[in-house]
Amino acid sequence: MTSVVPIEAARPAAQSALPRVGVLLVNLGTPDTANAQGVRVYLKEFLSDARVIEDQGLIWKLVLNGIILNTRPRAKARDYLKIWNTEKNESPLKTITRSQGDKLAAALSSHAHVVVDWAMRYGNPSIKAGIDGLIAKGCERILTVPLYPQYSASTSATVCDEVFRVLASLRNQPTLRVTPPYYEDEAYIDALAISIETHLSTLSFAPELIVASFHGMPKSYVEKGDPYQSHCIATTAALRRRLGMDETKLLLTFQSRFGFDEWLQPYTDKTMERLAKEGVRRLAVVTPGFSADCLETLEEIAQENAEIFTHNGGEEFSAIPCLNDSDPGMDVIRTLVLRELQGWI
Ligand SMILES: C=CC1=C(C)c2cc3[nH]c(cc4nc(cc5[nH]c(cc1n2)c(C)c5CCC(=O)O)C(CCC(=O)O)=C4C)c(C)c3C=C
Ligand SMILES: [Fe+2]
Ligand SMILES: [Fe+2]
Repeated sequence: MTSVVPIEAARPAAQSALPRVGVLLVNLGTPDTANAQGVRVYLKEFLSDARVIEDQGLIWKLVLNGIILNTRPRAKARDYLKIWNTEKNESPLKTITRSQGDKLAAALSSHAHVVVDWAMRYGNPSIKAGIDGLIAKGCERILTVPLYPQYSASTSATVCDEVFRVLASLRNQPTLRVTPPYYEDEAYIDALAISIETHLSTLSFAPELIVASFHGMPKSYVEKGDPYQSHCIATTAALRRRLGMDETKLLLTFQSRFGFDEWLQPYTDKTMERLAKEGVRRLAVVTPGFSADCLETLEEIAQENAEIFTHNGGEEFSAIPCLNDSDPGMDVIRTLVLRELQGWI
């Protein structure tokens, strides 16, 4: 007679009560090295994604391979070098995302069957390595956490695409959950407000106004139905309410324009120039759409846009750090993850 081993008995003792759960934090990605070759590899993967550049036709392929990948990597490598974490020899985005993973793991340590890891959508550590690692540790369930407060197809959806691609090759798939966008979640708005107030209290000047600068995207993507712009507007409106500021004191702008198409407006760089020319002398910029400081905040905002502002007559400029692995920042990630793990822990 064949003996049937109960499923519970097949699992290691410590897991017997609940199936093991993996939590995978995912951010955008970044080059492995701050040189032209590293940036080229990264940009090729990134800009070949049809969620990022939707028209991947022959003209784009010629432009990408013939022009962009021959010119941009050298220029961007210089920018990456300005912000590079030389101690760890990696970009700040990687250092901060790892720390967010470590701190989340510590916060969830009372749940012995939960394993936390982190990954990058482009570059390393890859989503495939993250999922393979969690499965190897016995995770039967995986919660994917795209670290984007505002949803966009070019960020959140492409994380899911990649997760599904990895799962597509598996016979025995883990059960999957994905955290939703959290653009007006109370924990997130509270954390932003606390981090802004804390930072302002350290400054030797009082900003006349604050600019909330979000990563931009082509206007056509929004016209085709991407909710990203409306999520940025909702975040800014909630933050205004929380801070008691109106739209003249907390402005909304979009940065990081790429290519020749029209992107979401108002543009951050043009706004810096306009405000300085109109007589604003003291300014702070917050970047609520980035959950970790990266090239777009540390170089583009804190250096390039600071320079645009002062060059046009501004006097004091301060870039407010992203939520990163700060206590308020970790409160947001922990709240989000615990909410979505309900029933699994
Ligand atoms: C059409 C191109 C791009 C879209 C759409 C886009 C959306 C988007 N991006 C982020 C977050 C980040 N982007 C970062 C860098 C970056 N973004 C683009 C292009 C688009 N982004 C490029 C080409 C680059 C690389 C740098 C450059 O060559 O200019 C980063 C920083 C990564 C790092 O290494 O530090 C982040 C983060 C969001 C939230 C977003 C949503 C609309
Ligand atoms: Fe981007
Ligand atoms: Fe940029």
